[in-house]
Amino acid sequence: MLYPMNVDLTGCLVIIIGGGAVAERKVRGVLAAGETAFVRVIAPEITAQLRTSVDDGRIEWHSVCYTYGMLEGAFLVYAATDSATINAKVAAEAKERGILVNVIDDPSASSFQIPSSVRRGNFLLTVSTGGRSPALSHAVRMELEQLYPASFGVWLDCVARLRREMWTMLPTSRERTEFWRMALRPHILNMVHDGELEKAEVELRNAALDIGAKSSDSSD
Ligand SMILES: C[C@@]1(CC(=O)O)c2cc3[nH]c(cc4nc(cc5[nH]c(cc(n2)[C@H]1CCC(=O)O)[C@@](C)(CC(=O)O)[C@@H]5CCC(=O)O)C(CC(=O)O)=C4CCC(=O)O)c(CCC(=O)O)c3CC(=O)O
Ligand SMILES: NC(=O)C1=CN([C@@H]2O[C@H](COP(=O)(O)OP(=O)(O)OC[C@H]3O[C@@H](n4cnc5c(N)ncnc54)[C@H](O)[C@@H]3O)[C@@H](O)[C@H]2O)C=CC1
Repeated sequence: MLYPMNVDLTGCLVIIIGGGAVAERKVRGVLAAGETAFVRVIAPEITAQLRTSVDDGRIEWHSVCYTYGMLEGAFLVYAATDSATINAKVAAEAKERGILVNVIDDPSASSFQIPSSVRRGNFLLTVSTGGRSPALSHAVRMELEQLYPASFGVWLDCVARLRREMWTMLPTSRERTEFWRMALRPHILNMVHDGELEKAEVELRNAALDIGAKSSDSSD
């Protein structure tokens, strides 16, 4: 069983061995996390889209075949060639160096796997099958895209702002916990689904005032 973990790649060197269709998708995923990592692709040939990212200065490309020693300094490695033998060699070097490695043709040799994901701003939904059926992850991701519109990203920014305000408005941890458990109930989420963010925010603020008033009554 896999352990879920969301990683901040800021300043990290991510090395992708291979530059084909799958490598391109993995690079896209890394860049979607904010373009704060250093991405290095090592492969004799790369796709047109990867070449565009090289030309734009978003990634670095070493136009050579992989040889032992090229993983030095990496935080994450993708063994993403079309050769099982090369991928296994990359995995062996990564493991020897204690670097996390994703092997695109061998889940059992991977120390991490990439889930399907839906991003709505900082709101991130991920789906994994532990390598058993990537097609099922893809299908569920398509469903989630329909279920969670862009309004959830905007709503998250609003909730994060309110959360900061609640630190002063509701002074105890107990009050804040009670508030958030009550505040994000289905009828509020339904408003978010319908894009009625202002209405949802007004309801939350009123609920916070009620809880604040109740608490000051009981402490009088
Ligand atoms: C273990 C894992 C390794 C890893 O971390 O990469 C892995 C491994 C393999 N994938 C294979 C095939 C396919 N992969 C996809 C799609 C995706 N694959 C992704 C992740 C993962 N794939 C990891 C497990 C994640 C999980 O558990 O769900 C996704 C979720 C994320 C991403 O890559 O960005 C992305 C969906 C993005 C999206 O659309 O949401 C499709 C469907 C399609 O392309 O439409 C197919 C064809 C249908 C099928 O086979 O299911 C094969 C066999 C190749 C062959 O048959 O030769 C292997 C190797 C093996 O299984 O041995
Ligand atoms: N993990 C996943 O999500 C998926 C994995 N797969 C697996 O991916 C593999 C095919 O990947 P594709 O990207 O479609 O292949 P591809 O044929 O498009 O690209 C292969 C890449 O590997 C590079 N390469 C070959 N030898 C190399 C070496 N010695 N050093 C560095 N780079 C080298 C080539 O230059 C090319 O850029 C298959 O094994 C398939 O089973 C397929 C679909 C999804």
